[in-house]
Amino acid sequence: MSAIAISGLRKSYGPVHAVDDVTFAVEPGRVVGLLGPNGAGKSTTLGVLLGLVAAHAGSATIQGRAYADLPRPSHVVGALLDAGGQHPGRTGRDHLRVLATAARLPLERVEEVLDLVGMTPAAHRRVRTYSLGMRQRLGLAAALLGRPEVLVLDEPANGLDPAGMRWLRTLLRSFADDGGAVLLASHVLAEVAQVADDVVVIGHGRVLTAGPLTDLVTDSSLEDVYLDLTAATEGVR
Ligand SMILES: Nc1ncnc2c1ncn2[C@@H]1O[C@H](COP(=O)(O)OP(=O)(O)OP(=O)(O)O)[C@@H](O)[C@H]1O
Repeated sequence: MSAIAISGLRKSYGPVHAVDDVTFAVEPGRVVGLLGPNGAGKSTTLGVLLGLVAAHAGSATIQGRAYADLPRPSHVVGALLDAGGQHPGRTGRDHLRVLATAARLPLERVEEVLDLVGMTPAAHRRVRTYSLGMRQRLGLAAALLGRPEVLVLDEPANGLDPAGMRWLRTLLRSFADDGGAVLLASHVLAEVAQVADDVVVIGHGRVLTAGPLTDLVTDSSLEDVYLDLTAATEGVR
Protein backbone atom coordinates (compact mmCIF):
# COMPACT_ATOMS: atom_id res chain seq x y z
CA MET A 1 0.00 0.00 0.00
CA SER A 2 1.25 3.48 -0.84
CA ALA A 3 1.92 5.77 2.10
CA ILE A 4 0.10 8.54 0.24
CA ALA A 5 -2.19 8.02 -2.76
CA ILE A 6 -3.74 10.92 -4.63
CA SER A 7 -6.07 9.98 -7.43
CA GLY A 8 -8.05 12.08 -9.88
CA LEU A 9 -8.11 14.95 -7.40
CA ARG A 10 -10.04 18.09 -8.35
CA LYS A 11 -10.71 21.29 -6.47
CA SER A 12 -11.96 24.58 -7.90
CA TYR A 13 -12.35 28.00 -6.39
CA GLY A 14 -14.96 29.65 -8.58
CA PRO A 15 -13.55 29.60 -12.10
CA VAL A 16 -10.02 28.62 -10.96
CA HIS A 17 -9.18 24.92 -11.23
CA ALA A 18 -6.75 24.92 -8.32
CA VAL A 19 -6.25 21.14 -8.60
CA ASP A 20 -7.30 19.56 -11.87
CA ASP A 21 -7.13 15.76 -12.02
CA VAL A 22 -3.99 15.26 -9.96
CA THR A 23 -2.75 11.70 -9.47
CA PHE A 24 0.47 10.56 -7.82
CA ALA A 25 1.67 8.35 -4.97
CA VAL A 26 4.34 8.41 -2.28
CA GLU A 27 5.80 5.05 -1.35
CA PRO A 28 7.33 4.13 2.02
CA GLY A 29 11.05 4.86 2.12
CA ARG A 30 10.82 7.70 -0.40
CA VAL A 31 11.16 11.46 -0.20
CA VAL A 32 8.94 13.04 -2.86
CA GLY A 33 9.36 16.67 -3.85
CA LEU A 34 6.16 18.44 -4.95
CA LEU A 35 7.22 21.33 -7.15
CA GLY A 36 5.32 23.99 -9.05
CA PRO A 37 5.09 27.75 -9.57
CA ASN A 38 3.11 30.07 -7.29
CA GLY A 39 -0.57 29.13 -7.46
CA ALA A 40 0.12 25.74 -9.10
CA GLY A 41 -2.02 23.89 -6.56
CA LYS A 42 0.57 22.45 -4.16
CA SER A 43 -0.94 23.79 -0.92
CA THR A 44 -4.46 22.90 -2.06
CA THR A 45 -3.31 19.32 -2.72
CA LEU A 46 -1.71 19.10 0.73
CA GLY A 47 -4.79 20.71 2.29
CA VAL A 48 -7.10 18.08 0.81
CA LEU A 49 -4.73 15.31 1.90
CA LEU A 50 -4.82 16.60 5.49
CA GLY A 51 -8.58 17.04 5.56
CA LEU A 52 -8.45 20.84 5.65
CA VAL A 53 -9.87 21.43 2.18
CA ALA A 54 -12.84 19.57 0.66
CA ALA A 55 -12.19 18.17 -2.83
CA HIS A 56 -14.78 18.24 -5.60
CA ALA A 57 -13.69 14.88 -7.03
CA GLY A 58 -11.08 12.17 -6.60
CA SER A 59 -9.42 10.90 -3.46
CA ALA A 60 -6.42 11.59 -1.27
CA THR A 61 -5.45 8.93 1.26
CA ILE A 62 -2.74 8.27 3.82
CA GLN A 63 -2.02 4.58 4.37
CA GLY A 64 -5.24 3.80 2.54
CA ARG A 65 -7.56 6.09 4.51
CA ALA A 66 -8.80 9.64 4.23
CA TYR A 67 -7.26 11.79 6.97
CA ALA A 68 -10.62 12.09 8.75
CA ASP A 69 -10.83 8.29 8.97
CA LEU A 70 -7.40 7.78 10.58
CA PRO A 71 -7.95 6.45 14.11
CA ARG A 72 -4.94 8.21 15.67
CA PRO A 73 -3.76 10.65 13.02
CA SER A 74 -0.71 11.97 14.88
CA HIS A 75 0.74 8.42 14.95
CA VAL A 76 0.34 8.12 11.20
CA VAL A 77 1.09 11.52 9.74
CA GLY A 78 2.98 14.61 10.86
CA ALA A 79 2.35 17.84 9.00
CA LEU A 80 4.02 21.21 8.72
CA LEU A 81 1.86 23.56 6.71
CA ASP A 82 2.09 27.02 8.16
CA ALA A 83 4.33 27.87 11.07
CA GLY A 84 2.07 30.92 11.65
CA GLY A 85 -0.44 28.64 13.39
CA GLN A 86 1.57 28.71 16.61
CA HIS A 87 0.14 30.77 19.49
CA PRO A 88 2.53 33.75 19.83
CA GLY A 89 2.03 34.07 23.58
CA ARG A 90 2.92 30.46 24.41
CA THR A 91 6.42 29.19 24.93
CA GLY A 92 7.70 26.67 22.42
CA ARG A 93 7.57 23.98 25.08
CA ASP A 94 3.96 24.81 26.06
CA HIS A 95 2.91 24.82 22.40
CA LEU A 96 4.17 21.25 22.07
CA ARG A 97 2.71 20.22 25.44
CA VAL A 98 -0.76 21.35 24.35
CA LEU A 99 -0.42 19.29 21.16
CA ALA A 100 0.97 16.27 23.02
CA THR A 101 -1.87 16.37 25.54
CA ALA A 102 -4.49 16.61 22.78
CA ALA A 103 -2.90 13.60 21.05
CA ARG A 104 -2.59 11.69 24.36
CA LEU A 105 1.18 11.51 24.07
CA PRO A 106 3.54 11.48 27.08
CA LEU A 107 5.06 14.89 27.92
CA GLU A 108 8.56 13.35 27.82
CA ARG A 109 8.09 13.14 24.07
CA VAL A 110 8.01 16.96 24.01
CA GLU A 111 11.54 17.09 25.39
CA GLU A 112 12.68 14.48 22.86
CA VAL A 113 11.37 16.38 19.85
CA LEU A 114 12.69 19.70 21.18
CA ASP A 115 16.10 18.08 21.33
CA LEU A 116 15.67 16.50 17.90
CA VAL A 117 15.05 19.89 16.24
CA GLY A 118 17.69 21.73 18.30
CA MET A 119 15.19 23.92 20.13
CA THR A 120 15.81 22.90 23.75
CA PRO A 121 17.75 26.11 24.58
CA ALA A 122 14.88 28.29 23.29
CA ALA A 123 11.98 26.14 24.53
CA HIS A 124 11.21 28.45 27.49
CA ARG A 125 10.82 31.52 25.23
CA ARG A 126 7.53 32.75 23.82
CA VAL A 127 6.87 31.92 20.18
CA ARG A 128 6.49 35.64 19.35
CA THR A 129 10.22 36.07 20.02
CA TYR A 130 11.20 33.29 17.59
CA SER A 131 12.76 33.85 14.19
CA LEU A 132 11.09 32.27 11.15
CA GLY A 133 13.62 29.45 11.17
CA MET A 134 12.95 28.77 14.86
CA ARG A 135 9.19 28.64 14.18
CA GLN A 136 9.87 26.18 11.37
CA ARG A 137 11.91 24.00 13.73
CA LEU A 138 9.08 24.13 16.27
CA GLY A 139 6.63 23.18 13.51
CA LEU A 140 8.81 20.21 12.61
CA ALA A 141 8.96 19.21 16.27
CA ALA A 142 5.15 19.25 16.32
CA ALA A 143 5.04 17.13 13.17
CA LEU A 144 7.35 14.54 14.74
CA LEU A 145 5.57 14.34 18.12
CA GLY A 146 3.52 11.20 17.43
CA ARG A 147 6.39 9.30 15.75
CA PRO A 148 4.47 9.31 12.46
CA GLU A 149 5.30 7.13 9.47
CA VAL A 150 4.39 9.85 6.98
CA LEU A 151 5.50 13.48 6.86
CA VAL A 152 3.71 16.16 4.82
CA LEU A 153 5.71 19.36 4.72
CA ASP A 154 4.98 22.65 2.96
CA GLU A 155 8.15 24.68 2.44
CA PRO A 156 9.93 23.27 5.51
CA ALA A 157 13.25 24.89 4.60
CA ASN A 158 11.68 28.36 4.72
CA GLY A 159 13.80 30.53 7.01
CA LEU A 160 16.34 27.84 7.84
CA ASP A 161 20.00 28.82 7.80
CA PRO A 162 22.51 26.67 5.86
CA ALA A 163 23.19 24.48 8.88
CA GLY A 164 19.45 24.14 9.43
CA MET A 165 18.95 23.12 5.80
CA ARG A 166 21.59 20.44 6.10
CA TRP A 167 20.09 19.26 9.39
CA LEU A 168 16.64 19.05 7.75
CA ARG A 169 18.03 17.10 4.81
CA THR A 170 19.71 14.60 7.12
CA LEU A 171 16.54 14.27 9.19
CA LEU A 172 14.34 13.61 6.15
CA ARG A 173 16.82 11.16 4.65
CA SER A 174 17.08 9.09 7.81
CA PHE A 175 13.29 9.25 8.29
CA ALA A 176 12.84 7.76 4.81
CA ASP A 177 15.70 5.28 5.23
CA ASP A 178 13.84 3.97 8.30
CA GLY A 179 10.83 3.28 6.07
CA GLY A 180 8.99 6.58 6.44
CA ALA A 181 7.45 8.50 3.56
CA VAL A 182 7.91 12.23 2.99
CA LEU A 183 5.91 14.56 0.76
CA LEU A 184 7.70 17.88 0.57
CA ALA A 185 6.30 20.90 -1.28
CA SER A 186 9.03 23.38 -2.07
CA HIS A 187 10.27 26.18 -4.28
CA VAL A 188 13.88 25.58 -3.32
CA LEU A 189 14.96 23.41 -6.23
CA ALA A 190 18.50 22.91 -4.97
CA GLU A 191 17.11 21.63 -1.69
CA VAL A 192 14.75 19.23 -3.44
CA ALA A 193 17.50 18.05 -5.79
CA GLN A 194 19.64 17.12 -2.78
CA VAL A 195 17.03 15.20 -0.82
CA ALA A 196 14.21 13.94 -3.06
CA ASP A 197 14.04 10.43 -4.54
CA ASP A 198 11.05 11.32 -6.70
CA VAL A 199 9.66 14.56 -8.03
CA VAL A 200 6.13 15.61 -8.96
CA VAL A 201 5.91 18.87 -10.91
CA ILE A 202 2.52 20.55 -11.14
CA GLY A 203 1.41 23.63 -13.08
CA HIS A 204 -2.05 25.18 -13.19
CA GLY A 205 -3.38 22.31 -11.11
CA ARG A 206 -2.13 19.54 -13.41
CA VAL A 207 0.73 17.07 -13.08
CA LEU A 208 3.37 18.01 -15.66
CA THR A 209 5.72 15.17 -14.80
CA ALA A 210 6.23 12.65 -12.01
CA GLY A 211 8.96 10.09 -11.44
CA PRO A 212 12.39 9.40 -9.99
CA LEU A 213 14.64 12.45 -9.83
CA THR A 214 17.42 10.54 -11.58
CA ASP A 215 15.16 9.88 -14.60
CA LEU A 216 14.17 13.53 -14.81
CA VAL A 217 17.60 15.04 -14.30
CA THR A 218 20.10 13.39 -16.62
CA ASP A 219 22.15 15.95 -18.56
CA SER A 220 20.51 19.11 -17.26
CA SER A 221 19.93 20.49 -13.79
CA LEU A 222 16.62 20.19 -11.97
CA GLU A 223 16.27 23.95 -12.42
CA ASP A 224 16.53 23.66 -16.23
CA VAL A 225 14.07 20.77 -16.36
CA TYR A 226 11.66 22.54 -14.00
CA LEU A 227 11.77 25.85 -15.88
CA ASP A 228 11.22 24.09 -19.23
CA LEU A 229 8.25 22.15 -17.84
CA THR A 230 6.59 25.10 -16.17
CA ALA A 231 7.28 27.75 -18.84
CA ALA A 232 3.83 27.27 -20.35
CA THR A 233 2.17 27.79 -16.98
CA GLU A 234 4.13 30.87 -16.04
CA GLY A 235 2.34 33.64 -14.16
CA VAL A 236 -0.15 33.25 -11.35
CA ARG A 237 -3.83 32.77 -12.06
N1 LIG B 1 -9.23 29.71 -0.32
C1 LIG B 1 -9.08 30.03 -1.59
N2 LIG B 1 -9.98 30.82 -2.21
C2 LIG B 1 -9.84 31.14 -3.53
N3 LIG B 1 -8.82 30.72 -4.31
C3 LIG B 1 -7.90 29.94 -3.74
C4 LIG B 1 -7.97 29.55 -2.36
N4 LIG B 1 -6.90 28.76 -2.08
C5 LIG B 1 -6.19 28.66 -3.22
N5 LIG B 1 -6.79 29.36 -4.22
C6 LIG B 1 -6.32 29.46 -5.61
O1 LIG B 1 -6.04 28.15 -6.06
C7 LIG B 1 -4.85 28.14 -6.86
C8 LIG B 1 -3.86 27.17 -6.26
O2 LIG B 1 -3.37 27.71 -5.04
P1 LIG B 1 -2.36 26.94 -4.07
O3 LIG B 1 -2.22 27.76 -2.84
O4 LIG B 1 -2.78 25.55 -3.94
O5 LIG B 1 -1.02 27.00 -4.92
P2 LIG B 1 0.51 26.71 -4.48
O6 LIG B 1 1.08 25.84 -5.55
O7 LIG B 1 0.55 26.20 -3.09
O8 LIG B 1 1.12 28.16 -4.57
P3 LIG B 1 2.36 28.84 -3.76
O9 LIG B 1 3.59 28.20 -4.31
O10 LIG B 1 2.26 30.27 -4.17
O11 LIG B 1 2.14 28.61 -2.31
C9 LIG B 1 -4.38 29.60 -6.94
O12 LIG B 1 -4.88 30.17 -8.12
C10 LIG B 1 -5.02 30.23 -5.72
O13 LIG B 1 -5.26 31.60 -5.95
